[in-house]
Amino acid sequence: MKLLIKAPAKINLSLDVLHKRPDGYHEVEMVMTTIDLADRIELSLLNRDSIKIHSQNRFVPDDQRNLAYQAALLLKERFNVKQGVSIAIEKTIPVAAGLAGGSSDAAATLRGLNKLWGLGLSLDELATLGAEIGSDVSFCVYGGTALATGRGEIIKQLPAPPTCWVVLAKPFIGVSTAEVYRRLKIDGLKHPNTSEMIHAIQDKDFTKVCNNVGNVLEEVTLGLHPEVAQIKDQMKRFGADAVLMSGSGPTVFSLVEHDSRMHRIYNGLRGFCDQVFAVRMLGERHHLD
Ligand SMILES: C[C@](O)(CO)[C@H](O)COP(=O)(O)OP(=O)(O)OC[C@H]1O[C@@H](n2ccc(N)nc2=O)[C@H](O)[C@@H]1O
Ligand SMILES: Nc1ncnc2c1ncn2[C@@H]1O[C@H](COP(=O)(O)OP(=O)(O)OP(=O)(O)O)[C@@H](O)[C@H]1O
Repeated sequence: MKLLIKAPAKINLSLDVLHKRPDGYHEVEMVMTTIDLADRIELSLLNRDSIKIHSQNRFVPDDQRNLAYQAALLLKERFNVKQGVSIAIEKTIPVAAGLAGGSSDAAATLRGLNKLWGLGLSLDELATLGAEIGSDVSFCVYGGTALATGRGEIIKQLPAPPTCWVVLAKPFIGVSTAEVYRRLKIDGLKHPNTSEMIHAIQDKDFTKVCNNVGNVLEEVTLGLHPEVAQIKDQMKRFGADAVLMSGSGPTVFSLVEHDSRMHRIYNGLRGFCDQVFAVRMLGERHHLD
């Protein structure tokens, strides 16, 4: 039996860090939304009791380091599943880019194997399991738009943001999330206004969404990689309505209302960056599977 599932990327419309916790993680407040840029995961049940990963992308590990492998192993061990699975990952989401590619692959594997292995788990149960794999996995289990708190695993659903284009540009570098959090200086942070962002989304007020984007990790990654600031400047010059780094970076996205400006930014950044995409937000949860 086979199942093909979409694993969409996320962007952080806002990302705030409140404090560092005794367990070493940071307490966060993030508004996240899924975008129409997705990996494709093909799950095929195996007769032998093993987990196999296949990916053409040389940056994606094909062993237990792969988050999709960890998702399958978690379900197998927790629910005593004796059947094996082959997981083929067709990668579109840039790797180590701040777009939760690995987390979304893990979440899609949880959703898919729940069906294939007939486990009957709810999305809430899958999200709780996902938190054991990584902080972004719970959000990716649901998709759509949400406020994520705790270390990222406490999810409160939000309505879809106002319609616009998202132009993403990834420079020729990868970023370690752990290193960015390690270098973050909590004192003196310029905090985004999370509740204003939530109101802007609820009111479907595009201008207000643009005025409230903010990410406290941006300054750290910008300090490490000046090319991220250059991309931000270029997007602004080409007429983006809002520009922000996603997650721990290095991908920068712009929100754009008008098609002509979307084309200008997309064409202006191509050639200058490793990868550039122009996509829509998915907004709602029901776009998954
Ligand atoms: C930057 C974001 O992508 C924003 O969506 C997430 O906060 C990171 O999510 P993630 O990649 O799933 O993160 P994890 O795999 O759980 O953690 C990677 C490392 O980032 C740091 N980390 C992560 C999340 C968090 N709230 N506080 C942290 O300090 C920890 O050092 C951890 O060892
Ligand atoms: N399925 C996967 N796809 C991509 N990378 C994976 C996967 N599983 C494990 N990894 C490892 O995870 C690292 C981070 O990759 P990923 O693309 O998930 O980062 P990210 O987009 O920055 O994540 P986040 O936004 O959640 O911090 C990679 O360098 C890679 O070694």
